[in-house]
Amino acid sequence: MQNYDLIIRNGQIVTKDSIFQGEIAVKDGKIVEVSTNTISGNTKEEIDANGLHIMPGVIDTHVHFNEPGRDHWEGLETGSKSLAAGGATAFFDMPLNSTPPVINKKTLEAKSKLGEEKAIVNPYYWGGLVPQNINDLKDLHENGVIGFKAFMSPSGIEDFDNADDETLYKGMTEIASFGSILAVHAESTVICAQLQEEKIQAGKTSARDFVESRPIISEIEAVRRVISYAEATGCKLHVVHASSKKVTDLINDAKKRGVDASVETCAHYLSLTVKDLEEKGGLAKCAPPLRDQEEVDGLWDALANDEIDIIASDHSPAPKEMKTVTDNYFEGWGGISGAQSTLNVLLTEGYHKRNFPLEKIVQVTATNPAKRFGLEGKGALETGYDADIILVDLNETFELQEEDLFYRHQHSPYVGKTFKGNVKTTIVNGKTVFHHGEIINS
Ligand SMILES: NC(=O)N[C@H]1NC(=O)NC1=O
Ligand SMILES: [Zn+2]
Ligand SMILES: [Zn+2]
Repeated sequence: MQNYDLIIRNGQIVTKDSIFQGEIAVKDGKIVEVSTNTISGNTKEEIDANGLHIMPGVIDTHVHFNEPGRDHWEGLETGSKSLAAGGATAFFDMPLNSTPPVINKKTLEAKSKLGEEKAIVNPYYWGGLVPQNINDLKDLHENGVIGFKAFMSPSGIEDFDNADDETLYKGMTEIASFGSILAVHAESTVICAQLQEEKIQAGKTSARDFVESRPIISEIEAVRRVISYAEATGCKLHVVHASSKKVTDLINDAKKRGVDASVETCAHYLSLTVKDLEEKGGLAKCAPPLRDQEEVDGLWDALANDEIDIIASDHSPAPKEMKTVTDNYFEGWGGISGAQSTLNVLLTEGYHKRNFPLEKIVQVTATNPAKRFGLEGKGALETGYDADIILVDLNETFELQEEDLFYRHQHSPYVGKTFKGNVKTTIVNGKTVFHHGEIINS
C-alpha cells in the first residue's frame, strides 16, 4: 500500500495540450502519480476538486517586490502572498526597485536571504545589467540568477542606470559566453525623452499626451536594435512587456531567422486601454503605456497564433500617493499593481470572452516560463514534478475589491472589475498556502 501526503481527486486536470478528469497524488513535495483512475493508498490529506480545474501554478517571470530597501512600496512577504492568492507558485524578482539593486553577488545574497525567510512561493532572482557591472555578470550567473535584466531607457530608479549601446553589446557578449539570457525593457531613450520634453514644454500633460510621448515606434526601434545585438553576439534575448503585436511580430521574425529570442506581454496590455488610464489616473500608469483597443485585440491575435511566449504581471507597485495623478500624467510612479490578478484576467478576457483555450493559458503562464528559464521539475503536472498546483473555479464571478488584495498597498487598476474565474486553492511544493480567500500559515 502506497503512502501519500495528499491526493487531489475528481478534478479536471489541465496540461499544456489536454484536459482530462483525473487525480494527482503528492508525496514529499512532489507529484508522484497522475491518473485518470482512482488512486488508492493511504494519504494524510485528501482534496475533493469536484467542479474545479487543476492547473500548474503560474510562474510569474516579472515582478518588482522591492526588498531590501524599498519594502515600504511592497515586500517579499506581501508580494508573494498576493501571488499565492492569484494562483502563482513561483516568481522571478527583478533586480530593481530593491535598493541596493541586484548587480553583484553581495546584493544577490542579501536579497535571496530575505526571499528564503519571507517568500511563501518559490523565489527566483534576475540580476541586473548596468553600465557599471559587466565584470560581475559571471559571478551573478554562477550564484544562480535566472538571467539578466537591462533597461534601454531610464528605469525611474536612480541606482539602476539604463544600458547604453556599448553596455548592451559588451554585456550581451559576456552573457552569451556563459549561455545565460538577457531580458530587456525596450523603449527608446531618445524618442521618449524628446517627446516628453516637447509635451511638457507645451503644457500637454493629459493621459493621451503621456501615451503619445511613448509611442509604439519607440518600442519597435529599441527591439530592432537589441535584436541586432542578439544576432551579433549570440546572446539569448527575452523582450519584456511588449504592448503591441507590432512588437511581438519583430521577435517572431527574428526567431524565424534563428535568433534565440522570446517575448512577454502582461495582463494589463491584454485588458486595459488608454480609456482606463484616463478614468483611473495614475493607478493605470505604466511604461510602455496602455494602448488602444486595437492593440489589445492584436495581442490576443498574437497569443492565438502562439506568437507570445510568456504572460507576466510586471507587478511594480508604489504607495497610493505616488499613483495619484491630478492633471499631469508625467508625474507619479509608472508601474501597475497586478500580481494577484494575472490568471483572473486571462480567464475572464481570454477563456470566457475570446475562447482562448485553458491549455494555452497553461503554456504561457507555466510551461513556457519553466522551459525558457530552465526550471527543472516546474511548470507541469507530471510525475516527478514539484507539486506546484492550483485549483480553479472557472465560473466563480466576483468584483475585485481593494480589501481582497494582499499587496502592501491595496490598489490596482483592476479594482472594481468583474472577473469570471477564480483561484480557490494554491499548493506550493505540496503544501497548501492559500485556500478560499485566506493565506494558510505554516
Ligand atoms: N522601475 C520599474 O519598476 N519600472 C516598471 N514600471 C513600469 O510601468 N514599467 C517598468 O518597467
Ligand atoms: Zn520595464
Ligand atoms: Zn518591470
